[in-house]
Amino acid sequence: MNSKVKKIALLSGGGDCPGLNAVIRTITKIAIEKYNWEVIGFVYGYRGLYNNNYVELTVDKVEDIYKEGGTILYSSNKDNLFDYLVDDGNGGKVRKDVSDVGVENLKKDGVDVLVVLGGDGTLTSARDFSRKGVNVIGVPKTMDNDLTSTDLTYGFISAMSVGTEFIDRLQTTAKSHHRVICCELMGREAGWISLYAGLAGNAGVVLIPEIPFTIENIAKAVKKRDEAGLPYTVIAVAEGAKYADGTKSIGKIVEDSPDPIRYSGLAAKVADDLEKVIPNHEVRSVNPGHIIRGGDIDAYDRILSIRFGNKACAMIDEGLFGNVVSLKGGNMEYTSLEEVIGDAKFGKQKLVDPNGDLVLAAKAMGVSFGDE
Ligand SMILES: Nc1ncnc2c1ncn2[C@@H]1O[C@H](COP(=O)(O)OP(=O)(O)OP(=O)(O)O)[C@@H](O)[C@H]1O
Ligand SMILES: O=P(O)(O)OC[C@H]1O[C@](O)(CO)[C@@H](O)[C@@H]1O
Ligand SMILES: [Mg+2]
Repeated sequence: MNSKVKKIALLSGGGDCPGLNAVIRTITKIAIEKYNWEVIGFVYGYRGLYNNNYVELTVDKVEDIYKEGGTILYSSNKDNLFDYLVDDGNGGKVRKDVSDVGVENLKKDGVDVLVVLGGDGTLTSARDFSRKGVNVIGVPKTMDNDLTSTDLTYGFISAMSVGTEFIDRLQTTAKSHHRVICCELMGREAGWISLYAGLAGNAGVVLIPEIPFTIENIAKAVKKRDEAGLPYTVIAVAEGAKYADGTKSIGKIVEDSPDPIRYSGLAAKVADDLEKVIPNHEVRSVNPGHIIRGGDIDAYDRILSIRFGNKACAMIDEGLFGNVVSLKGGNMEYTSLEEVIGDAKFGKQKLVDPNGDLVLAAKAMGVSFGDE
């Protein structure tokens, strides 16, 4: 053991996903049992850091959360301490950089290292705290799998598995009624969940943000399946996919979120538009929404959570601050926050390559992406 670290603090930010609790558990257990570090957790993400609202983490508190989805530290996808809504003193609100309050709270609490569990948004703030001199370690989470520099994020496999089950279940009912059923899956600007769940569940059409589509091309794919003796089609629709003319389906604008767009409703729109051009089929849609990120942690994500948490502890011990744990080619490594996030206001995103092997394999097997 190398470090002079005595106390570490964890926080989770962004949308919850299965795996957060298992990482919190791994880090807490290893920190206490191997390194003898004290562990606290700020609650509700960066808001907890601002309000100095934290809980002590002990082995007995985390022992049973190895498979529990969500996060016992709670989470927020709104609070950016570098651009925070505070009272203006006249009954209104004003945006202010209050990050110094977070830095002061860490000093006051005697925290040597801040471990941040989050996606591109949460890690953007982590980069900025690192630039202010805070010892930060990032542990990349997101069911969207859209983070650069790591092959996988925990949460993705669990969400993708639930998405696959949805598509599987839709297959039997679509087949029985010769229907076309569009199933919307989360993922923001990235198509990973829809691509993987769609292909794992044998969807005939997969619509992802990286490959714009037309209704005419989808209709062509449905007709081709009809002619091949498959008069039913399940369509995996990524919430952030777009028509070739750029049309997207925005469900909600969350004004006080740094990334305010929430996609929703695309599967319903595609179903409506498609039914007009294929009157021989009833076209339906479902949107499981947050269901795919709720529930238990998949077995593989439990293992990833042990590997990510263990690597985070080793990095703390070695003083490798300003870095994010990364899984690369099967090995646990690390990448600098500056590289993972880049210099942008919003972090870089890892998107599906429209010419990548999986898309090309799917096309070779007759799956349509609505682009041809
Ligand atoms: N550009 C940014 N600069 C600083 N902080 C940010 C930025 N974008 C988001 N954040 C902060 O990061 C946290 C979560 O952001 P976001 O909603 O982007 O989730 P995420 O961490 O990317 O996870 P996921 O995408 O899986 O939900 C919030 O506290 C938010 O205020
Ligand atoms: O929890 P909210 O605010 O509805 O955010 C939903 C978004 O969060 C994610 O679940 C994770 O980033 C996205 O796939 C989805 O678009
Ligand atoms: Mg994100």
